[in-house]
Amino acid sequence: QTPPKGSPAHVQTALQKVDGNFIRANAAKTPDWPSYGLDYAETRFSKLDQVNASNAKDLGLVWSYNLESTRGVEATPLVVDGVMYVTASWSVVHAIDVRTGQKLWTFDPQVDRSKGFRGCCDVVNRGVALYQGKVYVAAYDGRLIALDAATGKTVWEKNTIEGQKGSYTITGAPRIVKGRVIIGNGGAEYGVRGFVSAYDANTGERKWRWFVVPGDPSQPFEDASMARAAKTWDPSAKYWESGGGGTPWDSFAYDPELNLLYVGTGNGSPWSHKARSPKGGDNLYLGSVVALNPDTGKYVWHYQETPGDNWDYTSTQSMILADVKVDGKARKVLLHAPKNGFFFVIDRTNGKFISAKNFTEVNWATGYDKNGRPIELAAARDGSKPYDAIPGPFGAHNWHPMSFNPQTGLAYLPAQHVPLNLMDDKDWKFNEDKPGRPHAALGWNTAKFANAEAPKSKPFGRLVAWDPVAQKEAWGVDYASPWNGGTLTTAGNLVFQGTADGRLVAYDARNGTKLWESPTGTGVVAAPATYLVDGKQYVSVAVGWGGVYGLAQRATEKQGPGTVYTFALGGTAKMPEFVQYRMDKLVQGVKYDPAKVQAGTMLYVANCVFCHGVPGVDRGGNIPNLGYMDAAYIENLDKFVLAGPAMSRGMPDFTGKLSNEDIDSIKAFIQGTADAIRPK
Ligand SMILES: O=C(O)c1cc(C(=O)O)c2c(n1)C(=O)C(=O)c1cc(C(=O)O)[nH]c1-2
Ligand SMILES: [Ca+2]
Repeated sequence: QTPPKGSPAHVQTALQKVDGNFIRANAAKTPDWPSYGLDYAETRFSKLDQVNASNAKDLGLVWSYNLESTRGVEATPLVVDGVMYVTASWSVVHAIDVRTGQKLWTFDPQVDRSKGFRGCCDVVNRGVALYQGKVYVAAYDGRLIALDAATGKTVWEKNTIEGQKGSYTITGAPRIVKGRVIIGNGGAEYGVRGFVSAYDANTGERKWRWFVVPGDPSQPFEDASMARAAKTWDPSAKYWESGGGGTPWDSFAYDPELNLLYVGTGNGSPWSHKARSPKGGDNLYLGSVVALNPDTGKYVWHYQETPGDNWDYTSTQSMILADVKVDGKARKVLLHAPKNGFFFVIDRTNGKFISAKNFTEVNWATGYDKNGRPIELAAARDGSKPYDAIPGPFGAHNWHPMSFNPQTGLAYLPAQHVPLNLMDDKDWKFNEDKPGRPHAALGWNTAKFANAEAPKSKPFGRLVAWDPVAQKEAWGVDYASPWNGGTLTTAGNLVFQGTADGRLVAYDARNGTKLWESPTGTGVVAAPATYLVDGKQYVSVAVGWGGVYGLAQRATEKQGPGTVYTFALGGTAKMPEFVQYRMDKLVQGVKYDPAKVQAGTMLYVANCVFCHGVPGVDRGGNIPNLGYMDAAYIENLDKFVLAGPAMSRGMPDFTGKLSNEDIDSIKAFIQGTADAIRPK
């Protein structure tokens, strides 16, 4: 007797099978999508071809599912035998029956909503991992939680940041390698020491932890890799007090034959190299790809893409393991397009540099020498004057997943241009909250000023189809907005990508011809997934505008809720009604003292700007712009800022941080800016 599909007994049987062998076997034909990047190589290349370049035009909606969230949705849905697991903002897990589009269960880890500010970049989550009947979610507040796949009930829970000091979070999807749950933490904008940990999937027991940067050199180093790294840091500024950074907050890949786990590491903490390590140095292992032994967590090799990071150039972007021919020789390589704007091909057996070429405009280096060191432009590191960092901290490519299609030999990545003007803050002191310092009141420690001068160029996005062997673009598609979704590519010669302007598009993987598109209501940042259920191919994407760029900016006039859309050939379901974005007129009539505008500007930078944007200039993302609010809100700003009603939606409590006089100054800045830009 087989249990009915979607029943707890069916889910239990279907999910019990998922383990390392299952993930490896699935890679041959990819009927299911059992791991974040589809397979251990993180290719996001599906071998399914029922949906292909000749029939993609017949795709239609099968169902949509309301994730009941209003913030960013970054998850790739995992699907095994018609059971989907996907996460929404605040790390809420949804189990959905693909056959009906109905909810099986949800799990809310109850992250304290008033602590949203403890992560830099929206209260997002990139998805779950599956193993032997369990679902693993890493919650925003640092807890790693194992759930029963059939019921959503907690099996075990571990606090991954227990005993560590600083503002740590988790946004990434766990991966399961050899029965261990691998997870990294974020927090390098605040001042933390990055690390990656492995937990026994069955018991939750911690098996190993590898730190990305060294700790206090007067204490014993954890291992030889830390002793070696410490030689590349200048201890005079006590980097261990502000943590040093390097947080591996997103990407991993695993090569079972080589028995290597690849980790993409993050930026320096603080961002300014001079503040962190005044005499210079490469500051290992920031901005690197590091190979670890997955059994022990021991360092094997590294390749550093951004030595002495000075621009928030993380190397946490998706890494893809591919086998390609370079100069006629078959090579096992790792493909990587980190924030710094260069596309890297490295030998994944030993970490040796093969080649790098910029995939978009960059102004910090002209290229890489044959040893794999960047040839830098001095102005980029100078820091004494306002300087447009290109790429800026938003990255030439951020976490939005890349895919690689071995049939076309092309990698597909959402590239972008988002300039930010940076200058060193020479007086920076760790955790000193001073007006004018970017988000200093919320715990940020960048030792940089942002946009002291307005950037000279405008942001844009571009889907880039990159030939990693020739190191050049094969084709590309321009978008008016940056922050477009991750990609999926298939044996049907397709590339699927969601866009910031609210569409899911299918392109011909060979030449970029647009074959099909569907509206998605709001902007898409996550990557789609494809899979078979009862022999039929589906394409699903989780939609919810957000992530760091999406907090204060947007490219649609439509708004949430977070929604999963599932498409198939011949689908005829109706799209849900899209909600008009709510934005009032430019604020008018709030009484203020013009003498307070300057003080208000500095307070706004230290408390408000990265979430709410510049009043009246930006237009709001998943958080409203204060220049486009009804005057009553701004007049009563204290009621919102001091333990206000929006705390249940992620607004911090500024009690004790902002006085009533400070709030008056912020009001003056908001109304003053609105008045200054109002068309005469
Ligand atoms: O340094 C870090 O620890 C850290 C963490 C995260 C994160 O966990 O989301 C981001 C970043 N940095 C970051 O630099 C960044 O651009 C970024 C974008 C996003 C996002 O989800 O949209 N997260 C993060
Ligand atoms: Ca960062």
